[in-house]
Amino acid sequence: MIIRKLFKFENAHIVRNCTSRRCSKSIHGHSYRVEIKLQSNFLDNGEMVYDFGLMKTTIKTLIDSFDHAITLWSKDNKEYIEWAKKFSERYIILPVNPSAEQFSRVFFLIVDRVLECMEFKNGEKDIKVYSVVVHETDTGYAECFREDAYNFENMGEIKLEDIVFSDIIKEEWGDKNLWEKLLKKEKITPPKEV
Ligand SMILES: Nc1nc2c(c(=O)[nH]1)N=C([C@H](O)[C@H](O)COP(=O)(O)OP(=O)(O)OP(=O)(O)O)CN2
Repeated sequence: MIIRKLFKFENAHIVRNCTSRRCSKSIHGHSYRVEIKLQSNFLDNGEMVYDFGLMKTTIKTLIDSFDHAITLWSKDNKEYIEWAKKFSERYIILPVNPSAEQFSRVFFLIVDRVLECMEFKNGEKDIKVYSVVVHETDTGYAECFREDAYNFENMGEIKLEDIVFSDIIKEEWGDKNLWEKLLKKEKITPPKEV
């Protein structure tokens, strides 16, 4: 069975080297909608794959980090990156160009790591990320499956270690060290109730 939870954020970017001129040469923003789809063949004690409320803890915190932020590609023009960091306290640096496709891969890998680290306290079993859909506009989206997320050869390697959240973003998290803990694959204990 697949369950799906929708998250929303507002974000600015430039996607270099694409054919759409407005997209590749001007900073612009989108009201992103991100669908996280989880899959399991089992149900927990509440007869759910995974409580939507639990998806609003760590997963939501990380996706919401992109809200009212600018997303930068680490290989973009250095002057532009420094300028954006200077004038926007909320920024994220990605090792890939911030297209809808790469956003969907980034979120797949992030949620995959969160589930790897998460403790399951209510009988949840064998929960996997099925896909991540990133809607950039009302008319265009990208959907990433596991084989896309880990298709480092053809789509570019995304190491979580290479994703940078600005200090101000991290300060908003309940646990400022959340990202470092995920990188070290430390266990995350969910709240007893949400
Ligand atoms: N495959 C992709 N194509 C484009 C992406 C992308 O991430 N993946 N991104 C862009 C731009 O960011 C652009 O802002 C969105 O382009 P577009 O869909 O053309 O946006 P519109 O709002 O103009 O769409 P309408 O359907 O005309 O309203 C470009 N392409």
